[in-house]
Amino acid sequence: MIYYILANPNAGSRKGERSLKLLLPYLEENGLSYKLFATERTGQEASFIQQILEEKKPEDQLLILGGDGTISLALNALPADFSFGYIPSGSGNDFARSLGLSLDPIQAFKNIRHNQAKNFYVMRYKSQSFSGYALNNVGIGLDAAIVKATNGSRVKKLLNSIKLGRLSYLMTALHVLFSKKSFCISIYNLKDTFKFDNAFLLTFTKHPYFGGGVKIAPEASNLNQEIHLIELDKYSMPKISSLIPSVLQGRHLENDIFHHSVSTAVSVTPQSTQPVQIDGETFEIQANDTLTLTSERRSIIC
Ligand SMILES: Nc1ncnc2c1ncn2[C@@H]1O[C@H](COP(=O)(O)OP(=O)(O)OP(=O)(O)O)[C@@H](O)[C@H]1O
Repeated sequence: MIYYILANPNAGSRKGERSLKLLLPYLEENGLSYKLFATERTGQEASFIQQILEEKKPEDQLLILGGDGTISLALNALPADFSFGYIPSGSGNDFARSLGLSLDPIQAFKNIRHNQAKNFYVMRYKSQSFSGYALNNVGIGLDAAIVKATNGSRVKKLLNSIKLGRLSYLMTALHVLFSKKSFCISIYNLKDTFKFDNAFLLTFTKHPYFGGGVKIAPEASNLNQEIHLIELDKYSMPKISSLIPSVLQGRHLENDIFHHSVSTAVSVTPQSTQPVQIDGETFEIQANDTLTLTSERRSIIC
């Protein structure tokens, strides 16, 4: 039996590399065979997965090592009925947190080695211009604008190189918070149709966590099919700032200012072109296009 390892050494400000430096000697000391596929740049995940699927025998196992971006890219390249192990090594690790996975690479591996596959649910998303699977969140509006601005920022690259990636995120978030305009969007789920005329933050999530541990939807779970929608209209900056402590404490949904609804299938149609973030990658939805989200079952060994 061979462990095929798809790893992003760069994940989590090179936490991926540090995890590999612990895991590979552990596998060798325990006489376990492995084959490493380490990405050297973004975009290699799908072709490595293809190569692994062609090479591996039925008894071999796939281990994915990296952050939320790596696991999301790998999942999109895997057949739906394929079980894999995951060794979290990112900076945010929201998906790992949602399933209570160990952040210690050796412990995470021991759990994979000794446990069975268990089902979890992801979101399948589809619009006219993009489609795929999301493990964590799909955001239209504020969070998407922040991710888009941070990913494109030269300051981010500089701050990441000196391990201050979170500072770059915070600086960009503040700038976007002040400059992002509200938008108009219609929502259709299995029970209702409704419209927000002044939407600011609009996020669908498959589990509680968002942005590296913020409990945006405390009751969400990827062990069921429900997709949670959290929406906040645009208010004055002092009012929005006053909501931040309750968001950080996961108590914000006690306040009716937040819309919260749950469905297993939902569609949204914005009236203007908007940025969309899906597990931290950015897309753009055109005005009057419809983005549809449904739940789909996957399985993970953990
Ligand atoms: N060797 C590499 N160098 C730079 N980027 C890489 C490399 N390999 C993969 N990538 C890209 O890095 C991006 C981020 O990876 P990932 O999300 O796993 O780490 P992270 O952002 O540190 O973690 P998290 O999302 O949990 O905060 C992905 O888009 C991936 O394609």
